Amino acid sequence: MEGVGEEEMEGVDHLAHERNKSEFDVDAMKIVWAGSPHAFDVSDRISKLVASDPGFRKDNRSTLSRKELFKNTLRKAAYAWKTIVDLRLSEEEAAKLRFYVDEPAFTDLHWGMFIPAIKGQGTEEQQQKWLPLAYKMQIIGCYAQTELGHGSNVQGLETTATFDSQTDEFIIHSPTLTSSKWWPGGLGKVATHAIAYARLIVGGREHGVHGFIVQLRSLEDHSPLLGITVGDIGMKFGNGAYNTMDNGVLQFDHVRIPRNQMLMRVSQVTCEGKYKQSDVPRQLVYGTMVYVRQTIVADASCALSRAVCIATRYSAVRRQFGSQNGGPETQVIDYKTQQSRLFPLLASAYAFRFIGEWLKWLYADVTQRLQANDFSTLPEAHACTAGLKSLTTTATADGIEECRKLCGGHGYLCSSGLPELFAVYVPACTYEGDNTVLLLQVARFLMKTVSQLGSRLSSKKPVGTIAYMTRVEHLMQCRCGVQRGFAELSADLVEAAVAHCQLIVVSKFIEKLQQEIPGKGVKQQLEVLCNIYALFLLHKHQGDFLSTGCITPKHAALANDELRSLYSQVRPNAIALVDAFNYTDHYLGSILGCYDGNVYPKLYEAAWKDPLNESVVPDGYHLYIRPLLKQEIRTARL
Ligand SMILES: CCCCCCCCCCCCCCCC(=O)SCCNC(=O)CCNC(=O)[C@H](O)C(C)(C)COP(=O)(O)OP(=O)(O)OC[C@H]1O[C@@H](n2cnc3c(N)ncnc32)[C@H](O)[C@@H]1OP(=O)(O)O
Ligand SMILES: Cc1cc2nc3c(=O)[nH]c(=O)nc-3n(C[C@H](O)[C@H](O)[C@H](O)COP(=O)(O)OP(=O)(O)OC[C@H]3O[C@@H](n4cnc5c(N)ncnc54)[C@H](O)[C@@H]3O)c2cc1C
Repeated sequence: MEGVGEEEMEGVDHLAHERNKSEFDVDAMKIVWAGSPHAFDVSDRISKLVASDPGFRKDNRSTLSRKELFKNTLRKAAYAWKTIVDLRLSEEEAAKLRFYVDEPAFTDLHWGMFIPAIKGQGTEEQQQKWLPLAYKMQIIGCYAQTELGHGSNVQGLETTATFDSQTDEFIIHSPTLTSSKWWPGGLGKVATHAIAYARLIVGGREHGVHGFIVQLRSLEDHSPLLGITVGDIGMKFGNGAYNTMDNGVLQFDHVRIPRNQMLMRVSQVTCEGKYKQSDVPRQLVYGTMVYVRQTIVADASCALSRAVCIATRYSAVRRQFGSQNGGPETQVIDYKTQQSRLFPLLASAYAFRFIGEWLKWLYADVTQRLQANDFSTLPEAHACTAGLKSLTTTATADGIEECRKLCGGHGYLCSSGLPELFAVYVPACTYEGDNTVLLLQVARFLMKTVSQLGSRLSSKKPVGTIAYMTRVEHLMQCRCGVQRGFAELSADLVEAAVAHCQLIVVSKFIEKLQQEIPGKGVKQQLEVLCNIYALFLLHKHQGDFLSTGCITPKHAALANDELRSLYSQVRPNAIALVDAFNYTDHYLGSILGCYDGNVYPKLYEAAWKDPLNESVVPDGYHLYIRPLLKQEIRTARL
């Protein structure tokens, strides 16, 4: 193209000068981010496999209609499965491949909820029957719990499962319009089976909500079975986004299933019609939700790091104002306001990565204990998964939107990747538990803990978190001290719950730094990010910290000074810190975040690909615009 300056040539790394400033071993940081050398190898290999295969292209999504978009998603899911089978990928590699395909689809719920529900709540016999079918995708499952009238309140679900001892069957029925299953992903057009949650009725007595395996569609021609009415619930937020997923509506009209299709690990119904609750907490029926909540925390670090990678690279490319004697304008990443908005999000991405690792360990530990009928850590596991899911998804959704704003006007283009990332991510604040409802669970756990342990919530925290711990105790004491009910104080208690979760994130980041972390300068960089995360929150909530008396206004001012100094330490390493996420341009799906920083030519080229530019004179000109211009106003044909 004429007049293309050196700075706009393809194949040149326009961020090389930034990468040369790095003060640490980026390859070593890539392994810290991935979790291990093995995890890095799998991630690196599979992300490049997906990026190099035209079958997984995603740059055309915003131009497809809902039906074309959905059919394309089915094609990709089938293509992904064929790739997995042909290449004999392991379960770990297959999960990574679905992750890097980066398209919400029925497979998320098949692998992410339907299979874990059978593993967690099915008997050995039920697992042996259903898991092989599910692993081979000879059946496709969904998790049908939420109804039109109830989502948060699981005990309020209305679908019924009535035992018929004459035929040794359950009759699954939707007694009201509001009992229609509503939202389950994959349900609308694809799933052949569901784990359906319903109120168990045996001999006229109700026994609460239980899970049942129900076939929805014929495995011959995919038509809904007798008594099953099923469909999609319609367009959702954003254009492409989550509309690749067939969230569905489902009504049962007296559908009969064999007794052995009630998930019976937690409780059983005998053929004589006797209900037996094994001596495990009834909340184990919620186990799948706990499992998904801990994966959602890991997913938050992925989503936030994607947005931060885009905004950081673009902030280094973008120059605005500040030219001296005709020299280059200032990189916006050098403005202190840009740093004070962007670098806490960079620190949060790393913080959420490590808390996700810890939560995965906590979940594995509680699962192991459950095998031995040790329920001692179940309440803490529930509180942690619920609270951290709430904290990380709220911060990530807000962080993605902030990254869009950090990119100015171009952040609002679909080609920036940020609007789509936000639209796909933001329901995470709602699904798997509305974030406020989950924080109320944490508040309830804290109230019980305070009443059992007195004021000390826990002394098991690293020294650096004393201020954070004192803040939680103070917030709880202020609320527990007064004689008003939980409901009356719930808004305040939710704040204490957030403070408690922030304490956990800070303390686990500090604990991570106490581990052996190889690589030149890697630990130092993580220490800077940990301090940014902790001091940013202290600055943001300084009212809480000052009211506890554990810091003075002078401390608060010093903390703010230290933050500015920390931002200056991050600045030369910012590009390297986002390179450490090791995202391909395909996965990022963003011109602003492209690895080589060659943004303007790519933006310009992308614009002309929009269908609107297929003609220089727009469709509709002759009918609507020309008459205006020629003042020949006539009744436009509708
Ligand atoms: C890199 C990775 C990529 C992977 C990619 C990730 C992305 C992944 C994409 C997914 C794509 C969308 C997936 C969405 C899928 C849905 O959205 S599925 C539907 C989700 N629905 C929900 O989460 C509903 C939320 N509601 C609930 O969980 C329950 O109604 C509530 C709020 C816990 C209340 O339950 P309840 O039975 O009324 O119990 P409640 O009276 O509050 O409490 C009774 C006792 O049980 C305890 N308890 C309650 N729940 C539990 C529990 N779960 N465990 C233990 N104890 C519990 C309470 O603490 C309480 O204890 P005490 O105080 O009595 O000691
Ligand atoms: C994209 C997406 C995918 C989903 N996928 C699935 C799926 O695969 N399977 C499935 O079963 N479900 C699924 N869901 C449903 C999801 O789990 C529910 O929407 C979620 O649990 C929230 O429940 P709700 O919709 O009833 O919200 P509500 O509880 O009705 O929330 C509405 C408002 O009421 C407030 N509120 C509710 N109860 C209280 C209380 N006790 N105290 C204070 N405030 C309260 C909430 O905080 C919120 O502000 C999905 C939802 C979405 C958006």
